[in-house]
Amino acid sequence: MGVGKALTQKGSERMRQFPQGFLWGCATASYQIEGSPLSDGAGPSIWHRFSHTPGNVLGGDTGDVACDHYRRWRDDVVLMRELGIRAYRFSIAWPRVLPEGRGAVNENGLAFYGRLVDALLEADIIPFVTLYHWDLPGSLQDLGGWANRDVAGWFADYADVLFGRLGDRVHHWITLNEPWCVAHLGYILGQHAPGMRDLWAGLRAVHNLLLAHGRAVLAFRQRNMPEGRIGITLNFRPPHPGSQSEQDRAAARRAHAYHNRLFLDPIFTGRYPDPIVQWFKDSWPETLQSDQDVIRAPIDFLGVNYYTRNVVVHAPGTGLLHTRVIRQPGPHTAMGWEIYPEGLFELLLWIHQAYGSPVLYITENGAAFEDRPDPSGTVRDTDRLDYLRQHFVQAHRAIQEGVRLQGYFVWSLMDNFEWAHGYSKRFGIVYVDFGSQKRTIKQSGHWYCGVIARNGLEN
Ligand SMILES: CO[C@H](O)c1c[n+]2c([nH]1)[C@H](O)[C@@H](O)[C@H](O)[C@H]2CO
Repeated sequence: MGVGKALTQKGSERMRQFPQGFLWGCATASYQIEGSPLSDGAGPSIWHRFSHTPGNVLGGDTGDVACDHYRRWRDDVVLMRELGIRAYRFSIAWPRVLPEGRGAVNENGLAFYGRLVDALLEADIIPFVTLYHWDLPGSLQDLGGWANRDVAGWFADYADVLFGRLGDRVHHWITLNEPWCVAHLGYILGQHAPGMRDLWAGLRAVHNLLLAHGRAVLAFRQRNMPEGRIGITLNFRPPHPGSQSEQDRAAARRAHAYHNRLFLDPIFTGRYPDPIVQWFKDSWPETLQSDQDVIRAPIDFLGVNYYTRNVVVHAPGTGLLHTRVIRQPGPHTAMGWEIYPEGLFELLLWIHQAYGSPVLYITENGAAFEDRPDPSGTVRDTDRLDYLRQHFVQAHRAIQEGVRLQGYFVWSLMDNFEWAHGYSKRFGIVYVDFGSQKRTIKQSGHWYCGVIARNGLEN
């Protein structure tokens, strides 16, 4: 599509028009919004255990209540309809469906998600289901969790239960959310559940996560659901060298290979990035060629999570990769992440050009800011509105360059449990008063509603 067609002149405004049928949505995750983690037969997840272990989460916060979505889901679907979103990305809690992670199905858990899907379809909202957004059943972690190669079969069996029970109504499936975070934060750094600090386990988790993804894709194909589409969501942080010195450029290449290519390359090329295999040397797991064939089972789309970039310098002996991130001047979010919208365009173009022009969805993009209602109860989060507008402009640029971007999910629908930060960081376009559970659409949410209605951006 030529630029001319996308920048339509409408009255005095210049519009950045998105393609017809572009899926504007919002995203959430089970442990972050649902609450009631053990209700109706659900088993404990590793995040239930991790958040209940003192010292792991700021302020001792847990997901015991969160946004109480497990009980308020009907009202939350009404809220989504008020926002006018066309699609909703949410995750299913594995321990609600299989309390032990494998074996007996908990019909109450399945029924909750079936009711939610039916309500979304009734509201003309397309469900995008993430099969795994970090809440592994605790009983599987007792067997080694993602560091145990058997997890690939356990995950594929869990996924197949859902394909069978919801596949008639859910046609967009995401196997894993950010396997990089699962392995790096959960098994190597210990900042996330299960809180391990074990490079050997973490690198095996990398491989087993990919194997689990591939096994689930193959199980999905076996189901032969022609309307169905399946993909994976990966997180990306485009790294820029802090200087043009060869050392800093090499540091940026290492960060790029570890942060952005570690999962992308095996899925799209069947090979791990050589710099990473060499960097980790004998800590790197033995991998079978037959594994690579499973891992690279073709997917229908790639989910891209983008928030910011990293400016990286060589730092001997520092961290896993002997690199350090240099804070940049200019605006940052409440997470301390630089606001760098151009990075989204750079990222989308790189994936498009380097990995065969896959269908893409931005499955997460958003920002945390210190939101609070004014005396009238209005939440004027102009900084978030501006963050989103700037990033939508970059997404539009990418589409103009031919990137097959087909949807955009803002993180997040509502303020929620931000992992080790607890409830201290608000990403929602809807404000949640966690005391009363009152939801208030923020200024950014009202603005987003207009973007969706116009399917475009006014200048
Ligand atoms: C570190 O940036 C990652 O791409 C990333 C950011 N985020 C995520 N991944 C997770 O998928 C969400 O559950 C978080 O709530 C969200 C906000 O922190």
